[in-house]
Amino acid sequence: MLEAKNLNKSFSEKQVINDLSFKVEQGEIMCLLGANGAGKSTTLNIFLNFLQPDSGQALIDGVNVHSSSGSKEKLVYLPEQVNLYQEFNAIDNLKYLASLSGLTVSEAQINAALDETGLEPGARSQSLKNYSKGMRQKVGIAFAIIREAKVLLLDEPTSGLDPSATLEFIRIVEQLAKKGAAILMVTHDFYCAHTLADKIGIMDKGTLLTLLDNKQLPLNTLENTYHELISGKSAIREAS
Ligand SMILES: Nc1ncnc2c1ncn2[C@@H]1O[C@H](COP(=O)(O)OP(=O)(O)OP(=O)(O)O)[C@@H](O)[C@H]1O
Repeated sequence: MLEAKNLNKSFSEKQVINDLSFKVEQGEIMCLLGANGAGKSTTLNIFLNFLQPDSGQALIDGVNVHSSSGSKEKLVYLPEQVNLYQEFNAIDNLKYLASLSGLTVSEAQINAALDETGLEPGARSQSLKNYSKGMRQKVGIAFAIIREAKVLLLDEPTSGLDPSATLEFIRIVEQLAKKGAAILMVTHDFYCAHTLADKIGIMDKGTLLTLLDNKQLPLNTLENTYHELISGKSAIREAS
């Protein structure tokens, strides 16, 4: 389980995270929406231990990631651009990544993980320099599968993906949640958030303005709520 407990963070006097609290249970998907500069990536960076909060706690399974007993084991981060070794193929990249995590995996295990992502078998032996963004993401997701990620942090994973690749990505992430991962995704993509999330947080200027239960929420209500909260205006225009 992933939990932010009263997190605060400032950069030279400017408060960019303001008393942020939320929980993501195992098997649950939470999306964070918010304008540029709202503090979404900073939140992920605190969980990744790239940044230290000024106060509050970032907990994984109840353990503060910034404490001496904090561990990033079972946590997988998928950045917007999955940067792997361009000259290696998918299988060699995954073997190498697994070895960095102290795992020895067979080619059969790697292929099984890549099967789950739907990466074409013919592409797996090609170097990543020929891959599209969607294909690279499949390799990143395959790593989460190999690592048996309990917590997955995703930073704008669908930006630049075409609609079919977005839908494919959504289906793969759903499978990871069904296997019990707690998933926190930062996105600007209403469609993706609405299709995927159990709950959606809307952030502005470091503050979580609302946490919506997405299960019964129509997409236009989500869009209107977002625009009303962020800019004070409804997204739906009056017919002229
Ligand atoms: N290392 C840093 N030093 C100083 N300011 C920073 C640093 N990292 C982030 N900020 C500032 O913190 C605020 C929040 O940034 P953050 O990247 O978390 O926003 P975001 O919601 O992820 O935005 P975007 O949607 O554009 O990615 C911004 O004002 C940003 O300029």
